[in-house]
Order: sequence, then structure tokens, then C-alpha cells
Amino acid sequence: GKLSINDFEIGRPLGKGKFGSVYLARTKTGHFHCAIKVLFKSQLISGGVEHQLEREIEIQSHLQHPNIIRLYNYFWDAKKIYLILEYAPGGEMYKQLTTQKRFTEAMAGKYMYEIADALSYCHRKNVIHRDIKPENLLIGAQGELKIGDFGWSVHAPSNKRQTMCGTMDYLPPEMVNGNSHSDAVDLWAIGVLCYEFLVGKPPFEHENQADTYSAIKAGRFTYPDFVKKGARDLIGKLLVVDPRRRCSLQEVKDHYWVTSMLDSCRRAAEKQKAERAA
Ligand SMILES: COc1cccc(-c2nc(Nc3cc(C)[nH]n3)cc3ccccc23)c1
Repeated sequence: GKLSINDFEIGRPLGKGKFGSVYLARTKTGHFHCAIKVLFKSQLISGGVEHQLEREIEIQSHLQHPNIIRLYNYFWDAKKIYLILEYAPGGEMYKQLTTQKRFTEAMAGKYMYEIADALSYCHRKNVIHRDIKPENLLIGAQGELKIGDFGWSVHAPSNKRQTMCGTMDYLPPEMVNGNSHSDAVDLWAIGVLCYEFLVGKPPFEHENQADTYSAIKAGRFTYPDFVKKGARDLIGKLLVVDPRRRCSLQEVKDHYWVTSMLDSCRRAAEKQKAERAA
């Protein structure tokens, strides 16, 4: 029969998003864990984002990938809309990054492989995310990256102007210039993401917006000394002003630095498993 909130036991609140809260929950039958995002219709309407939510639901409910949070189902009552989402116990990526200041090369490289795999799956379905940043990423039970929020995704190509309420550090030159954009915006964003994973702050961050904008449009940024050659090579192939010249997601997955970091993560996991078994 029709799914309703009464089919779930609501647990602790996990946190607040922009338009509502997220709760840990489980089904009454089978105790299946999930995360329920509760959105207030009134806030969506006053925020003028109800169509964006419809698009988010339409897109995320059709995506099934190990590095993308599943949207299992949704329903509503008089005042609220409930999204039944996959639960990622590791919590938010940006909290991890804030706590650790910056990630090791091995972690950053593994996360780059995972997000490139998730985005190539999205791009094959003609979905561009458009809002890749640590705040929209979660961490799964095995420490894997999960894209958690499709609030800004659209079907490519698009020239939708959006009112940025979040950071603009991840915006590519073509969006700063208001040109129409393609799935290459996600390539730029994972270049920014890789830099932020390794350095602890994004490459174009400046005191004032004007400096950030001009740095983005010029693709002007520098590396701290500790960023090594392999990572610089990958970032340098993604943070390219001309969207047509950015390397592809497949080239990210095949990049020598990513594959070597992935191998070192796998070896470390094997070693841990062997020690636990010992
Ligand atoms: C603002 O802080 C927020 C907001 C929303 C969720 C969390 C949060 N989420 C999840 N997992 C999730 C969330 C979703 C949609 N699926 N799996 C786990 C956590 C663990 C510790 C703290 C916080 C957590 C935080």
C-alpha cells in the first residue's frame, strides 16, 4: 500500500539542511536504516524552489550507483514533503575535511576515482550535477564517497541562471561569464575539489568576491610546496578555462596519480583486514 511516515520509526536528527531537517530512521518492518529529509512546503514555496525539488526527485530517484545516495521513495502530507534517502553513516565530507584540515594523497586520489565514476554514470544519463563541493558529499559505511544532494542538477545542456546562495568557489569560468554550460562544469568542480582535499581550502578563494571571480576567469591559482607532481598534473588538466580542453572523467579514472593512490588505499585496506583476521 501507499508508503507513509507511519511505516518508519524516526531516530535522532542528523542535521539541518536549508529547507528542512534530516533524521535517521528505520522501517518498522525489517528495521531497514535510511535517512528521511523532511521539507516544509511553505519554505519551499517562499524559497521558490519547489520546481527544483521536483527536478531533484525526478533525477535522483532514477540514479543507482554505489557513490550516489539513493532516493528510495518520497511522499507528502498537508505541510511537509518526506524524502526517503540512503543512509551514509560516515556523515558529511566537509566535516571530515574540516576536522582533518586536509586529506592524505591516498584518500584524495581514492575520492577522485569514486566521484569521477559517479559523475561519468550521471553524464551518461545526461545529468550534470552543477554543485559538486564537500558540503554535498557524504561518506558511506566503508569510507566511500557518496554524492548526496542533487538540488542543483539539471539535464544537459543548460544555461539556467541560478541565484548562488552557497559558495562560488566551485563555479567555472563559463558559469561566471553566464555562458551556456555543459557537463564540463562538473570537471572543473572536481578539479577544485581535488585541490581542496589536498590543500584544505579551494584554489580561487580570496577575501573579496571580485578577486575570486577574476582568478576563476583567468584560471589563476598556485600550489603550496607540499602538493606533489602527480596531483598537480591531474588538477592542471581539470582547472582549464576552456571547457572543451578539460580532461575527461575517464582520463581522471585512468590518471597515473589516481590509479596509484587507489592501489595504495586497496593495499592498506588489505593489510588492515589481514591484521584484523590475525
Ligand atoms: C548539517 O548536518 C547534516 C545535515 C544532514 C545530514 C547530516 C548527517 N548525515 C548522515 N548521513 C546521511 C544523510 C543522508 C541524506 N543520508 N545519509 C550522517 C551523519 C552522521 C553524523 C552527523 C551528521 C550526519 C548532517
